[in-house]
Amino acid sequence: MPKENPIPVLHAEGLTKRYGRREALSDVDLRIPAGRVVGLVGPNGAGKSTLLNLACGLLEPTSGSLRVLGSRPAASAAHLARVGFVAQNSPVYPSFSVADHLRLGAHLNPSWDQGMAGRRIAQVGLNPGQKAGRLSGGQRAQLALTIAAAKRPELLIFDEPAAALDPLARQEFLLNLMEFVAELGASAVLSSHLLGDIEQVCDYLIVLCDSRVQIAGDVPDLLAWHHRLVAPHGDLGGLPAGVEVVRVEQGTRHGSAMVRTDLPPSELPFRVEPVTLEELVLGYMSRASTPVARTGAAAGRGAR
Ligand SMILES: Nc1ncnc2c1ncn2[C@@H]1O[C@H](COP(=O)(O)OP(=O)(O)OP(=O)(O)O)[C@@H](O)[C@H]1O
Repeated sequence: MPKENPIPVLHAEGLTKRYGRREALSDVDLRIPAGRVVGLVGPNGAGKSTLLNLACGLLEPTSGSLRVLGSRPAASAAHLARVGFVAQNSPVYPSFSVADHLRLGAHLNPSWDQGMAGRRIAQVGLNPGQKAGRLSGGQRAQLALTIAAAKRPELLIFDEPAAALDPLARQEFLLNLMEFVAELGASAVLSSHLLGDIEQVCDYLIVLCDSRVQIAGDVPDLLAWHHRLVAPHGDLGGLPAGVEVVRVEQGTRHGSAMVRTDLPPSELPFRVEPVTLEELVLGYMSRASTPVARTGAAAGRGAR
């Protein structure tokens, strides 16, 4: 098994970003290991774009620190070449043709892979002579992904990459993204509201709500640590120490609680069911909007 790169792709400590009096990121600590496809999810206004723009050096932190691939974001031209970024709505130069974009990419990036760029443009059926301003939203997204990947970056960052795509184009885009990550041996971070997409391609998850990280970690670990406890008559009292309640739902005949714990399911009371990634995300999002009482030794522990 290849040894994991010890330098995290993204390392934030006490990262805070304010726009005037509005705090968009509050004291964020994150350490994302290399080689992951990271899903960044959270409600509108949570701070996702702010985090991604900080990672690309388009914004400066108000306080705290952020390192990307071991350096300050956009520390140098060489560092910029190691990061591919596709901003929300895949901006392009409208009066430049597809081929112009590739020429510009080749001119600006020392490790540009023209073979890959050309292959991919042909594969997704883009006409090299077409002006980028006349491409559809989905075609623009494909062009932007091609440019980001042909830089052969170590880290690809996407802000809601698939939002403008129809279901088929989105499926293709996600498959291409996975291929690129595998082919380049790269890491990727993508923000999205589409939990199905996140579930399909991401192996690391960050839930950001209200400017704070609610939970972050490798998806298999997160799924192993979270369970749904279902109690008849909704009586969910008497949980053992070390069980943190994330979300409670009361039905007429049953009550259920999504909990986080290191304890094995056999040591938990009530009926124990697994949770899906989507349920996990929704659990943390709803907790952030309506905090519930927590139980046991894990209460108050930063879920990172
Ligand atoms: N340039 C800016 N000036 C002032 N406030 C801003 C600016 N950019 C973002 N904000 C505020 O910071 C907060 C976080 O915004 P951000 O765009 O990072 O959220 P987001 O999670 O990406 O949202 P969405 O899912 O809607 O794209 C929001 O309250 C937003 O209004």
